[in-house]
Amino acid sequence: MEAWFILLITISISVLTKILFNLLFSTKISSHKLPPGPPKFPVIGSLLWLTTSLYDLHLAISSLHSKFGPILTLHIGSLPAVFVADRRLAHQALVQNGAVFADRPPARGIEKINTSNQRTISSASYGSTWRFLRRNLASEILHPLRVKSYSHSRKWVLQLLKDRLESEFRGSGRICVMNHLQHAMFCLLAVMCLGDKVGEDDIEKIEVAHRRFLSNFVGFNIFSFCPSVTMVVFRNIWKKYLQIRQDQENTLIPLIRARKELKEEGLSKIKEGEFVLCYVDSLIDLQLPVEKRKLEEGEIVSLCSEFLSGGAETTTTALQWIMANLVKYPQIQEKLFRKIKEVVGEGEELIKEEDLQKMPYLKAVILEGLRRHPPAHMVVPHVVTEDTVIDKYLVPKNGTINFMVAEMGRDPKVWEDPMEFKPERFMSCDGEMVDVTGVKEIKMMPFGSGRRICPGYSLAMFHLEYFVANLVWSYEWKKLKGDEVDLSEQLEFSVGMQYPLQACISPRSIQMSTTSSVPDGFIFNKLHLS
Ligand code: HEM
Repeated sequence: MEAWFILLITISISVLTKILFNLLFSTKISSHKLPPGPPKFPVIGSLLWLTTSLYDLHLAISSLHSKFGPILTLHIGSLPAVFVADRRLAHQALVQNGAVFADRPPARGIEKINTSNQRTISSASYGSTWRFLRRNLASEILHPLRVKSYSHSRKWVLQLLKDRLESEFRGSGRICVMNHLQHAMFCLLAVMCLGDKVGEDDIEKIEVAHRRFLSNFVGFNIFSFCPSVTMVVFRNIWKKYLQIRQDQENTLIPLIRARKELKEEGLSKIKEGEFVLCYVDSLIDLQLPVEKRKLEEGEIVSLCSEFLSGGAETTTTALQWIMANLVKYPQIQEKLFRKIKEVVGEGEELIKEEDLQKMPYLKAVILEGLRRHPPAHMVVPHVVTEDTVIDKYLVPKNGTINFMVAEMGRDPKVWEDPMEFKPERFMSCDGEMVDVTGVKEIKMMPFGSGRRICPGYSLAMFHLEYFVANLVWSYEWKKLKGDEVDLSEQLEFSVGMQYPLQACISPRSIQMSTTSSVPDGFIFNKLHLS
């Protein structure tokens, strides 16, 4: 037979197969319905959802899941929003069908300004700009060798934290733990972002502007709906937002320029080996691949703001939850201290960073904290790039889909006594199999999973291990007399403690120098070191 004839037959068969497949496939998809959900009331429904606080929205969706099952639809805005509470469906979508589920919704209202028109990693559409910005963060800043180069900053921040804890405790006999954790973590991320030449005064200014934005974050949600109308109706809130953004720019831009100058002129003045690259340095010379231009200052501000909130806020929230559980359950704290002591030499004031990986119980405590109290109860909304079917339901092209992180970590079918704080569950053979990235299977997903998984997850785990280990190594943590640690939740930027942790500390070795000003009724004991 002639070669051209065989070729023609082969092409015809493959074209026909493709047409038949498409026909079958599209019939299959169009015959599927949206996941079930409450009735649709277009405008009023959307407004009701958008004016509900985000935490109440989480609670409402959780209770709707018990009525409609693990996948449901809400009509918020013009397109349906699907919510998934089942870990297997999450794996099917995010890992097995990763590319289809990796897009983000178009930015609206304040999101447009906040993200410089979707030029931040978390907001960018799935495509070359996203890939480029994400790769820059991962390879320039989150790479293990770079993370190691910030070791002296971590030491500085740990000392700052200990000084502040001790000073408050001496003054009032109690510590509002969260304020200090927040400041310490913010300082550390600010140094990683803006360089180690940035002073504490500048950090405080950035922190004030940043915290004003975060504390109004939930209220600004209203501008996601019909921004052109809501911006006029709620113009005072809109003006407040613009002022906050302006303050952020006013504090960050001079520091970005200073870094630019240092790079252009001052590098030669710095002794070799003393220069530590920061996130801003990596952004200054970056050329956007599609637009073929450098980033504007406003875009760098947005990326810094994402880095500071993504990196500091969530980690601090997780840190507070873990410390709260260690105060509430002294036997777990005691066991953790004993396990640390098996690795760290007696009399060592600080735990060596390389020793952290020799402490499996520490890791179990951190994982249990993230399972039981994930700082994000849902991920950032994803958008589906084509009509897709999961669990026999249609997820339509351009519809948003979200995943119920907290419900998966507390699913009684997967976790025994899910509301208990039991780090031991991660020490069993089974527990060691838990992979926080969910590549093989999802059991918990505090950092999301698939292509949009949090790029900072190993940095976050490392920071949590570093601070928890050192705080427990330095002090015995106790609840206030007559007080109970209340684990109720509250949503701001992340889901934190409604009643922030208050505690007493007692040094485990001679680290608090003066004992004369110790509050009455509290014994400074040198614990466990004999
Ligand atoms: C305990 C700490 C942290 C938690 C619980 C956390 C959690 C998350 C979650 C749930 C997402 C959304 C994933 C999705 O949409 O599917 C996310 C995204 C992200 N996180 Fe984190 N995160 C933490 C720390 C960090 C740190 C330390 C950084 C950077 C320094 C960071 C940077 C980001 C960025 C840039 C994204 C957007 C990723 C993308 O859209 O491609 N996060 N994080």
